[in-house]
Amino acid sequence: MLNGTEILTTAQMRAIESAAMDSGAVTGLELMERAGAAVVAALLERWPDPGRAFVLCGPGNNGGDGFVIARLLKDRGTEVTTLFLGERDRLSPDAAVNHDRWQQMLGDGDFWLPDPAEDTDLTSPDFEIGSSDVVIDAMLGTGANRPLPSTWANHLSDAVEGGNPVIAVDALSGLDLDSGRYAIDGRERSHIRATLTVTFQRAKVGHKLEEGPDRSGELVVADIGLEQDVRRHFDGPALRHEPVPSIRLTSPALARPLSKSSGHKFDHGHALILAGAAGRGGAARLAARAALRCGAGLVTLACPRDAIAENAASLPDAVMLRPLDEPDDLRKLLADKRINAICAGPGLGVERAATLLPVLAEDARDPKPVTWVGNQKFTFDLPFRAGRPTVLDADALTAGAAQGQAFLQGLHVNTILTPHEGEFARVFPDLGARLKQKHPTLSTLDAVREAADRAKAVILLKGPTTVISANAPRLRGKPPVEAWINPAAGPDAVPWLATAGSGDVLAGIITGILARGLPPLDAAATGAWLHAAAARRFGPGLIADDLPEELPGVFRDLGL
Ligand SMILES: NC(=O)C1=CN([C@@H]2O[C@H](COP(=O)(O)OP(=O)(O)OC[C@H]3O[C@@H](n4cnc5c(N)ncnc54)[C@H](OP(=O)(O)O)[C@@H]3O)[C@@H](O)[C@H]2O)[C@H](O)CC1
Ligand SMILES: [K+]
Repeated sequence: MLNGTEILTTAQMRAIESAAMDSGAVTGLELMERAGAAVVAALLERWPDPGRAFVLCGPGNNGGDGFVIARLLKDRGTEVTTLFLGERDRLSPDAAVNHDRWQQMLGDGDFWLPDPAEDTDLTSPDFEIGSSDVVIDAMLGTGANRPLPSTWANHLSDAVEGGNPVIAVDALSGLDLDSGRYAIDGRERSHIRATLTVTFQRAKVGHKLEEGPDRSGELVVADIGLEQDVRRHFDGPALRHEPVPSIRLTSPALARPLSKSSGHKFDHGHALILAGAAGRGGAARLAARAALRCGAGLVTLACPRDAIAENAASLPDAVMLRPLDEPDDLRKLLADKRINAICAGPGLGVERAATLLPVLAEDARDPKPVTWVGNQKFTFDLPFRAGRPTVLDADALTAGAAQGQAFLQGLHVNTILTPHEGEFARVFPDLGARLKQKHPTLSTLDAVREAADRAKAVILLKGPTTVISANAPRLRGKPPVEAWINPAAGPDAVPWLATAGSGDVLAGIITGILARGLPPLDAAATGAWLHAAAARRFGPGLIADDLPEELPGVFRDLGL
């Protein structure tokens, strides 16, 4: 079984669809019919007897799906009004066939509003959107390539304001299915959202990122018979040793390797948390508790000598305390090779972080694997640096951003950066600026992938939806994962997680998991999932201190 659900970019969906058609197994017309039928089935499950339906049909194949839906609804007795926002002669052959079939079957009760001028009056009682039981948005799907015209947005706006359910075909029109950004011409209209979105074969990245979860409403993923083609897309090239990396949604299955079988405490690793000055130790203590709750065998918190008493007073006895005043103290601590995970940032203080980061950087090496052929020893250089698994968060990121390129050069494949949006923009200013633009869009996924590539490290961008990507050597025998998305927005929202100290706990959770020996990308994804799961389990009223204490319950629920 796969860990997590694959989701697709629009380019992948197009490639899968055309591979299916090229194989001769299915025609575009058949796919369009299945897509339309899937939308009608999902619609009727929720609104069993719609008397009137209003179908907005766009200029591409999304509109083609709309014509199929109009026909199928009329077949079962619904009165249908269609508004066609394109030109017959510019339709694809498949959409044109369905356009014509619908035109031919129009009956007395149905209305046909082709090519409306901008000022078309839709308020005549005969075809008012407001008098429809359901409004189907088949204006734009995966082919949307610019903001939604404001006149088109008006139709959605009318439907939402009239309280009509909006059923989006593949996507709420205006939603970019690669970035999850919602773009319309003219003024923002935050109230526009679908009640139900029916997408095909797999959710798309844009359903899960940024505004996607909120704008899409309930998301149904309908099987239109392309399962084998999806598998062939990912696994087929594996036969040529080039498996295609996937983008996946986190899932509880990720936490399975954390099950504790018997073993010495060192089998579960030794995490080192770097803490800051007296009076500022709360964040590092939260991280230490979280690491311990994730099953790290040992957790050491290193702080200035004059902060030891304070930390001792408010940490579990299981956490060991060590003095760390000078960078050299860190060098001495790191001489203990049993320390196999480090957390630097929460409550560390920017100045202190700036002096400790170079020590962490010098701890990393260019790895030289050794191979024996007979009795001859060969070493070779690998094109990456490796070091002890390290989480850099908060003050370490701010200090790192000020050090610029020197900071990035000190990172290695086992480093995990866990910035929020502001910290991300500090470390990668150009990407941060591009993320702010509505159009043209750079998705958070693209930004994180680019950042991981530059840093040659794992990047975890925190937000309502967390995006994680790595630039790491592929592990033999494992299906490559390019990025993980941990959705905690829309229906999956965990609003209580936006609380002071919550990020410190996440850094500690990931450090604890690293100490347990999970590879960095898996550790980051698992940590993001556990963090949201703990918050969800606790519910309203959550404060960051509750999160580590909730983890045992999450593990119990998983049967670990
Ligand atoms: N994925 C599948 O297996 C199936 C998908 N189907 C459906 O098809 C759409 C994708 O169809 P496509 O034709 O590629 O794209 P769209 O219909 O989404 O849109 C393309 C047309 O829209 C114009 N366009 C794009 N953006 C805008 C905009 N902001 N405003 C106005 N017009 C826009 C674009 O025009 P150009 O001027 O750019 O040429 C195109 O005319 C998918 O989402 C599914 O619903 C199949 O039916 C079944 C299988
Ligand atoms: K649509």
